[in-house]
Order: sequence, then C-alpha cells, then structure tokens
Amino acid sequence: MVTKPEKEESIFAKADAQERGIWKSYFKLIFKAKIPWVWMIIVIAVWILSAQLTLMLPGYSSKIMTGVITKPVIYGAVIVIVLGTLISGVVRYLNNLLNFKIDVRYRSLIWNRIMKSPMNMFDHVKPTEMISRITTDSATISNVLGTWLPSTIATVYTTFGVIAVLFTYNWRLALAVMFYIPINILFNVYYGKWSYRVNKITFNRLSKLTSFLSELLMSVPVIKTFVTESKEDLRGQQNLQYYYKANLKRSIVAWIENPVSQFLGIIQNIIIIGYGVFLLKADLITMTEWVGFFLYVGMLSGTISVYFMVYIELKNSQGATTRISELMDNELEVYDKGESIDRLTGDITFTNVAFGYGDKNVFSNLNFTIPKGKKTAIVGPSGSGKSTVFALLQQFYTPQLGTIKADGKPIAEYDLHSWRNLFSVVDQDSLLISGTVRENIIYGMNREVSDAEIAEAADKANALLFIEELEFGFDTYVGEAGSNLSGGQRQRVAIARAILRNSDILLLDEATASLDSKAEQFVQEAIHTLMEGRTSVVISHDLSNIQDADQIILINEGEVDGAGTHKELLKSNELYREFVRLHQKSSAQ
Ligand SMILES: Nc1ncnc2c1ncn2[C@@H]1O[C@H](COP(=O)(O)OP(=O)(O)OP(=O)(O)O)[C@@H](O)[C@H]1O
Repeated sequence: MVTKPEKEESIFAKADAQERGIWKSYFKLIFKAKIPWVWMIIVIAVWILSAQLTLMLPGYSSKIMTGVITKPVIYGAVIVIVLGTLISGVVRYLNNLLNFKIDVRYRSLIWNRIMKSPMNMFDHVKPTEMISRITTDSATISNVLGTWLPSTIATVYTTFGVIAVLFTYNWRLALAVMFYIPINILFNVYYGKWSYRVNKITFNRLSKLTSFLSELLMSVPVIKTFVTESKEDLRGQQNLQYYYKANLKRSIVAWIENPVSQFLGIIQNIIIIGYGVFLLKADLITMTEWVGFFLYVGMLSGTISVYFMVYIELKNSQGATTRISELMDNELEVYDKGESIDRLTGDITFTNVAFGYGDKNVFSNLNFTIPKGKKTAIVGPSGSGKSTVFALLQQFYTPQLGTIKADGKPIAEYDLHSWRNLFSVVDQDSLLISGTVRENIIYGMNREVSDAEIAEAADKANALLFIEELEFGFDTYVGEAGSNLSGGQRQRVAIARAILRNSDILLLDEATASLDSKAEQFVQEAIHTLMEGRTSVVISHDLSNIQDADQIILINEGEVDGAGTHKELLKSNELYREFVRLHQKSSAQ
C-alpha cells in the first residue's frame, strides 16, 4: 500500500517553531562566520547610491513629461540615467562578490566544524545531510546575508525617500496614498504566507521523490531478486503524482498574484487620478507634481513587494539557519587536553567502565587490562560491544562512568592527537581514501617518506608484488574508497600503512573475515609481521586468529565474562567453550 508521502502539517509546526528563533540564529551566525564587514559596508553604500539615483529619476521624468524641458533638467536626467545604469551594474557585481565571500566563509566554517566534531555527531547526522549543510544550507544563508540584506537596506532608504518626496509634493494626496498602503501590505502578507506554504509543500514532495528514487535505484538487485518491479513502479508513479499535484497548486498560486496585484494597482491609480484631478482643479497641485506623484507611488508599491520577497526568503531560510546554528552550537573535540604521549610505556586498564550510545546501554561495568607488548583478543557474541571497545580506546566516545588509563593516567588527560597517533587500525573492510596507492600508504604521516620506505612497508605487508603488477604501480589510482582494489589488496595496503605508521598499539577488527583462504594467508602473514613487539588487540570470530593470544577477554552482556589464555578459558568458562564448539562446527561444515 502506498501512503501519502509526508505529514505536511508537522512541517509547518516545525517551521513555526523555527521562526521564533530565526533572528537569534541569524545574529549568532553573523558573528560566528565573521562576515566581511568592510565589503558589506561598501556594497550597502553603493546600493544606497544606486537607490538615490533611482529616487531622482521620477522627478526629472515628470518634468520632461509635462514639458518642463530646461537645460538643468536634461543634463540632470542624462547624468542620473547614465550613472544609474553604470552603478546598477557595479552593484550587482559587488553584491555577487560579497555573496561568494560570505558563502566561502560559511562553507569553510562548517567544514572545519564537521572535521572537528566528535563521533556522536556523525551517528546522528547522515552524510547526505552534512553535504547539504555545506552546499545548499550555506548558500541559502549567504544569499540572505549577502544579497538580500544590502538590497533591503537600500529599499528601506528608497521607501523613506519616496514617502518624503510624496509629502513634499502634496501632503493631502500623500495621505490618501498612505491609506491605501495597508491594503497592499495585507495582500502581500497573506499572499506571502500562502505562497510560502505551497512552495514548501512542493519542495518537500520533490525531496521525498528524490530520496525515493535514489534509494530505489541503489536497490535494483534486491528489487529484481524479489520480483517487485511492478510494486516499486507503482510507488514511483504515486510519488510522481504527489509532486505533480503540488506543482499544479503552486502554479495556481503563482498565477493569482498577477490579477490581484493588477487590481490593487488599479485602485491605487483611481485614488491618485480621482483625487489628483480634484486637487488639480482646485489649484492645490501642479501638473508636474501630479505626474511625479504617479511615478513615485509606483516605486513605493515596488518597495512593498521587495519586503515581502525578503520575508519569503527569510522564511525559506529558516530550516537552513536552524540546522547551521545547531552545528555551530555542537561541542567540538578538544585536542589540547594535556601532556603528549609519544610511546606507550605501560598497560592500558579499563576500570568500572559503563558506556552506551544515547539510551542504548552497551557496557555496565567493564574491567580488564591490555598488557603492553602482548596480544589481547576480544571475543563475545555479536553486538556485545567488541568494536565499541576499540572506539573507546581511540576516544571516539567517552565512557559515562569509570576510567580508562594508560601508563597509570586517564587517557582523557593526554593530548588527543598524540593519543590517537599511538594506534593503527586494520578492520574488516579497510577503507582507503580516493587517491593513489602511494598516497594511501603514507596517509596520516607527518614527515617526508622516501620511496624506499614505502616499498619496504609494502613488501612487509605482502603487497609489493601486486602493487608492482598494477598499471601504474604505486601511482595507480585506487578508486573511491579503494573500490578498484580487491578486499585482500585493500587490507594489505592498510597493513602497509600501519607498518609505516609504526604505532605502538595495533587494533585488528575482523581483519581477515571477508577474505578467501589464499588472500587470508597473505594478509595473515602480513599481520604477523605487523604485530611483532607491539601491543595488539584483536577482534575475531575465527578461533585460529585468537587462540595463540596472550590473553583472551570474553565480553558478554555489558561485562567481562572471563579472561585468560585459550587453555585457561576452555577449562573455566562455559560461554567460551560454546564459542569454540560453534567455531569447530562451522569449520567442519
Ligand atoms: N554508533 C552507534 N550508535 C548506536 N548504537 C551503536 C553504534 N555502534 C554500535 N551500536 C550498538 O552497540 C552495540 C555494540 O556494538 P558493537 O559494534 O560494538 O558490537 P560487536 O560486538 O562489535 O558486534 P559484531 O560482532 O556484530 O561486530 C550493538 O547493539 C550496536 O547496535
């Protein structure tokens, strides 16, 4: 069954809540991103100059139209037109420049914060959402601050200028026009709100449609396997229909604006013409003033519609503003927390560690020691928290209770960069960065690395042979996340990287799980070389990878169920015996 793609009322409830904080958010964002104030002031000044020239034009036009063609009028009109045209070109160029300057500041700031955000932020915000923070959200905000803010200030200047001119021409006619202005404002308020809602619904349906299409296109093999093409076709058609209907509504709303504003324009003209004729007859106004009046009132209506365009822009930017200001409020990782640690000289101990992801509790009371220079294996049922131990060790997360100490000092008190530099990680699906094999092997190195060193590391990692057979050797591009290499090749490049990094602690998380036996043999050999003399912690479901460990820690239900060598645990721990039985059964099959 296909359900309606979104609950639209909840979108507006959320938007109303966002509206309440929008000014605060803007203020915060303006100061956080360090707006280029000098540029901003220059652009505003040029905008005001342009507005001033535009303000002068109806004055000259009305004189020329009513036959007041003197030299000063002609020269004045020519200067105003030429300068106005030049400046309006310059102002648009400067405005674009300002917009880009603001845009790049926001994007850099957002990127910088994303890079320094703690891991739990990445658990909550999807990568696609983060991309849209840097692309669309920042563009929305810089458009408001860079384009709309200066032009709106100029529009305010124009509005007051026009009102002042109208009153100097004739205060009675000006007052009559002022009575009409609220009607215009009222229309714009309601129309603006309506148009905003309809646009928002259309946009929302489009984004639902886009995510539906991208999800489905990624699931084509599943769709084919389960023969659900017709069902998915129907769902796609329904989504397209929802978007089409929203677009129809949007076009009606867009169309209504024209006749209504024309009707309002007619009322405005009736007031000026009707009352103007009366004032003309009573000799209370000159013909030139009357024509000027007509032209200036047209300008005034223009400024009112600008305010409502700004209002709609502000409303449209609410979501982006809230999302970015939330990102600005997020806590960042603190790197400079204490003294540096260059080498691990003692053991690592977990004492009464309790930890969970949000509400999801993983460890209630974890106690164990990882001895320096030894091989420790961590085993336990799926979901028991083995990989979480690695995350806690690298300080991706902080325990809610208890302490993790290294060399007798809480790890949270070491400089974070130096602490993380102690680790090398090889996991089941060692992801590489997109770049060459060489760039991947030296990734994260803070010193010059010679070709000979790179080749030596690759050789120790059992990777040299296959790298030399690649089309461009070490300069071969590995594809996005290493997709041009096989799983085993990626592992060995990751091992070469770990060898070069020469870190004190090695974390291996199911490093050979996805490999066939030939590839596994290569990777195992490489891992043995890598582990020599290092403190290593291994997670593996494969008994053969762990039974030679100096210590095996069995985690179950948030605690350590048993710890010891393979032989000791076989004797003392029922869960471990079960683990061994299961392994032997699956190996025999
Ligand atoms: N980033 C996260 N956010 C929320 N919950 C998480 C996160 N990472 C892991 N978990 C949950 O924490 C629990 C422990 O996960 P973890 O990956 O550490 O288990 P594991 O023992 O390594 O599992 P497996 O053997 O299946 O790889 C699981 O229930 C998992 O769903």
